[in-house]
Amino acid sequence: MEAPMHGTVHLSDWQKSYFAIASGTCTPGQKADEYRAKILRIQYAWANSEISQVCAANLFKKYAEKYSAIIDSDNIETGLNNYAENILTLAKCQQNDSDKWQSALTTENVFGLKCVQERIQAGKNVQSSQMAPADALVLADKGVSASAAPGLPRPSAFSSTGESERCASSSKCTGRGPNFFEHPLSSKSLQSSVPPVTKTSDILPVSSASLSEQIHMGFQAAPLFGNKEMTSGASLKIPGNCSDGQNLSLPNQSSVQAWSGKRKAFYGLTDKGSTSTSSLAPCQASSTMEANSFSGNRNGSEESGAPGFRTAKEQLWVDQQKKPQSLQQRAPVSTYGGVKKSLGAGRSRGPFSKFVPPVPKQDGNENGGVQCKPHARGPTDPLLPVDERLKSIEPKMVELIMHEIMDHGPPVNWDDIAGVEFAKATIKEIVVWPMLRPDIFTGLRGPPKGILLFGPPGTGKTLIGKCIACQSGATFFSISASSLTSKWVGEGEKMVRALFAVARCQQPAVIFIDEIDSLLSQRGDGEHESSRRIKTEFLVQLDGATTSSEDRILVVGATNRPQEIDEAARRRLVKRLYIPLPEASARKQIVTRLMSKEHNCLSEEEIELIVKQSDGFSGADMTQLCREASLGPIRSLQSMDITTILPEQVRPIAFVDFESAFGTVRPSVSSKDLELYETWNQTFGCGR
Ligand SMILES: Nc1ncnc2c1ncn2[C@@H]1O[C@H](COP(=O)(O)OP(=O)(O)OP(=O)(O)O)[C@@H](O)[C@H]1O
Repeated sequence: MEAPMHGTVHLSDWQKSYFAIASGTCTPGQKADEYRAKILRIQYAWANSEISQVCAANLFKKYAEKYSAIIDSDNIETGLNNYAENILTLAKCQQNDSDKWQSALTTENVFGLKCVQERIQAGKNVQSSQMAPADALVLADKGVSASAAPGLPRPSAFSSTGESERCASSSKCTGRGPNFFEHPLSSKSLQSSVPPVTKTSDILPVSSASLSEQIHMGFQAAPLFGNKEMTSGASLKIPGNCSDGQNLSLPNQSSVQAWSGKRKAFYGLTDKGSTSTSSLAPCQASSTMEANSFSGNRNGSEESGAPGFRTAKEQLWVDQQKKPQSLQQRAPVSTYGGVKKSLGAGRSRGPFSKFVPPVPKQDGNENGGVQCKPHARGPTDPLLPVDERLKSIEPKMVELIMHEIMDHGPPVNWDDIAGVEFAKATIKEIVVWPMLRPDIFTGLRGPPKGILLFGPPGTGKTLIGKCIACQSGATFFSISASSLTSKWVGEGEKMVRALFAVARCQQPAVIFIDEIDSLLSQRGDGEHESSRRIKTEFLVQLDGATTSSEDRILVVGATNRPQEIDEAARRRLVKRLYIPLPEASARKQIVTRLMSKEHNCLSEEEIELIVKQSDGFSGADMTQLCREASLGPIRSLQSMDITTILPEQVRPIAFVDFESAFGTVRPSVSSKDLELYETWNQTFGCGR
């Protein structure tokens, strides 16, 4: 699309209005916050076509020069780098030295942060600002948000002299693209169901964490996922323009360049990066704004420590908790850290759960290096209002999908799945590699759009589905088909449509449908009308995903009753892989892995005995066996008062505990069922 020319606001105006932090009494921390706010503001203005790319680049340059001390600072309290390290590393799944992923984000962690506590305190003492009144005035005057300037009450981020009015009155704002507030996901739609929340919080992320996120969204180059790159230099690069000498980048050019490429693609910028022509199409510009608004919400929830204030997202979550029938079922955490299905297979997350950074990890490798993609890339973000694909979808459904069906749990590696080597190898080859390298896997090598995992319950089908998503850098949507028919009576059909629409916006995406047989069972006289409609919709969507070569959506169906899937559906799930009960080596792997995390005194021979004795157990049965055995040491403390026992008094798990566990844990799959799977595999399966 030919990009329009923008840039009616001159640099000098901007400088005057937004740039000077006049007071010398601002602390470096306040300046750092101010800096973040400015970056965001420029980004908005640019995205909203209020200023040109050239103007944005110039502003950045000036600003970076002015505050380079803060940008570069590693000062534990104030440096922008340090800030990023603290909040962002907490907020993501961090890869540690042992190559294991773990989410460091807990409410306690975040609230334990000094800077967060300061903000909470600042919220409490809005009157007694941490900032000198003069500075507060200066900042407020410039439209700096409360949280960007700690200690200030939260004003409209687009303050009285600031952008909100400018925006409201600006023909550009109202005239171009979809209205910011009219998007289904916009603050307005949320506000309709929540108590008034200032638009500030919904539109402009006022927290520093949000701002940090915004920075990444728009102008930063350092990956968010965890590492030194962030701390070694906050790099700012304006795509296009910066290539001709206005690169504000500080150290770490490589990461800058990596992201810069994406950024260019995002905005459709040419490599030449013409200084006179902004390639930012209006719709894309609006998208940026929307994306910003939303990520603001996300972060707002993580940092809204100020009493009485609740972001729209938090409020929505609270509302959801109140609904008896709704989304509040919380299921037990599985051994591998995943949360078992609640709404279908959805893993719920509350407002304080994992922060979703806007920039994907760039350099993932296949094992352990790739993180489940928890967010969108650029314009495919479903939060963007311009996306036509979401226009006909009810906002509440999109919200539901984002919260309940889109999986935000910890990543899964191939090593986490014991056994099923054939299935794993096949999936890597036909699905993961093509998703990672669509440029090589074209034509006949293109990935299938639908695969079916079938086999006894508890053999790791869900784990595999999630692993596919994680290892291919895709967004994982997990839903139980039966919930479509039972939970959302009358809505299932819409839900299917919404699910695919959101997935299309979150490509590459993996849609995992557990119990797919209940959705795609053979048509019969007794079939309920609504079930028929859901099924038809599903097949239509699946066909859509299949025929659109550009869509990178993989549907992974899982079932324990493959024989019930009708022919039409079976044909569409081209690769049908049998996920059998774990063999001895896999069972050993499960026991060894689980026991390695516990205090135990099992010898190698004893583990072999356990493996032998557990023939016919599924992966889930093995896990249950280990859980049961782990209670043995506690049970043997019968005579003691549980409330006063010291951890050291609990003896290690021993073989005897497994012996008694075998008394209560039995295999959950019958040999008759196994025969059925074997037969079906031989007839329709693609495995051995
Ligand atoms: N191959 C395996 N390796 C390691 N753990 C496994 C394996 N299979 C199952 N488990 C354990 O069992 C739990 C349940 O596995 P999962 O939900 O993936 O099974 P499933 O095949 O999808 O079951 P269902 O058909 O009942 O939905 C996992 O969280 C894990 O703890």
